[in-house]
Amino acid sequence: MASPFRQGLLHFPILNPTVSPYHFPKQLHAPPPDPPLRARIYKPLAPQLSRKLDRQQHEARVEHWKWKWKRNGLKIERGTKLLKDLSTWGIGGPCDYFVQVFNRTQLVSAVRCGKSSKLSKFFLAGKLCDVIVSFKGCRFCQENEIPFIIIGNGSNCLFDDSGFRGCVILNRIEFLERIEPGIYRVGSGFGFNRLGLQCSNEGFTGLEFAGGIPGTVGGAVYMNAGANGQETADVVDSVNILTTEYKLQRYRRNELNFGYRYSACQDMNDLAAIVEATFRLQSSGSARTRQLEYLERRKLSQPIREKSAGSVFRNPPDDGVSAAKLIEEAGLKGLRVGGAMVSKIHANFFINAGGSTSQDMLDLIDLVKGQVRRKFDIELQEEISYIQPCNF
Ligand SMILES: NC(=O)C1=CN([C@@H]2O[C@H](COP(=O)(O)OP(=O)(O)OC[C@H]3O[C@@H](n4cnc5c(N)ncnc54)[C@H](OP(=O)(O)O)[C@@H]3O)[C@@H](O)[C@H]2O)C=CC1
Ligand SMILES: C=C(O[C@H]1[C@H](O)[C@@H](CO)O[C@H](OP(=O)(O)OP(=O)(O)OC[C@H]2O[C@@H](n3ccc(=O)[nH]c3=O)[C@H](O)[C@@H]2O)[C@@H]1NC(C)=O)C(=O)O
Repeated sequence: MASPFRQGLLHFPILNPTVSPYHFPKQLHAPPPDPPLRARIYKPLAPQLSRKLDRQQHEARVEHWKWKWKRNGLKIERGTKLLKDLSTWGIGGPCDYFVQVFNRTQLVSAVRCGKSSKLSKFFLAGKLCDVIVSFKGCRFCQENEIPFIIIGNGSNCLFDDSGFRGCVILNRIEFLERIEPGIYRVGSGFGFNRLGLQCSNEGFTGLEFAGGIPGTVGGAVYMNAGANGQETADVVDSVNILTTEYKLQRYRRNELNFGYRYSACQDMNDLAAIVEATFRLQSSGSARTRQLEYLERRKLSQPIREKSAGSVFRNPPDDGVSAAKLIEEAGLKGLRVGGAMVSKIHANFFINAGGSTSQDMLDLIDLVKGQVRRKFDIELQEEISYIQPCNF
């Protein structure tokens, strides 16, 4: 069964053969009304915790978390972080909780369901409260049943204007270690662009295409990012993931079942986050030159100065047909819904041309799919992920 803790993110059901891959489910357009705040946050964990908390207790508990999180070097932002600031599309309302993690320990703290915890009575703000105390670290998402998502650079996400009723964990695990010449162990929050530039500069081939890609290493592994005939899977040696049971597991490349924009991570029910990846590259004298050519081509063919999320649709499986070509031939370049527009430079890039709402973008995606379907009888499949505001 899928973990309840990663329920906030709705992936387009491309890989599930039992669901039609070709439609945005209707409810995406009309998200369910938010449940009351307390119900959201204090979904009872166990009978002992199920008594209702009044506003004062609620605030006291939040204060308690803040204290713990400060001690662990983490800072929770509550209700203030706007997702539009975390997304390259510049779209999205506030999330209930926001936290940045800079290392593995902090990541574990953010998602863990502390086994070292015990139930205690605590006096907070003059009131007796039930709290779970963990002395080895603080815990947030799981013990409080708050759904969470992990994001890297938000370059492949469409957030909703009403935000996200859970915790957004921003991955800033950014280390890079050179194990041997051509072998790099990299934190999943490390910039994919930066990694690509570094490897090519150091004379190794395989990640030239990563130059100019705005995502993180975690996002690139998760999606098996690719361009110019290269893809992430070609150079991945192994990947370490954190499970929802907060165990670290190592997967070798052949266990990750990579495909076009696919890795087995997308179907792991117990995946909490990709923590780090090891890449194995071959030496090459021409890597940097090739990369500069790719970067130049990208500058000319993509709207790199606009707010976009890269390609909105995957290329159809038939060789030689590209989503961009189909959209252009359907005469849809420049098509606009509110502030969302099909780029005039690259038809598979939809840009926030100013004040686009998430609904504008969803409507534009729907419209383009419909037109391409009518004209070519081809169903385009989304590459981007839409994050549902609330799923419980
Ligand atoms: N070729 C190009 O020009 C472009 C390519 N891209 C690609 O899109 C991807 C986006 O990367 P990025 O901006 O960092 O991702 P995002 O922050 O946009 O996250 C997208 C989704 O990827 C998953 N994800 C990201 N990081 C992790 C992690 N550490 N562990 C587990 N899952 C993770 C999350 O899914 P969940 O919530 O299920 O965990 C998340 O919702 C990259 O592959 C990037 O290369 C993007 C734009 C342009
Ligand atoms: C941008 C992304 O990755 C990109 C990656 O940068 C490029 C370059 O290798 O190749 C893929 O795009 P793409 O298939 O659209 O590649 P392009 O070379 O730009 O275009 C393919 C074909 O479409 C035509 N084309 C392109 C743009 C356009 O507006 N109209 C058009 O007709 C081009 O002439 C070309 O014949 C990746 N997209 C996908 C979905 O696979 C991304 O993943 O977000």
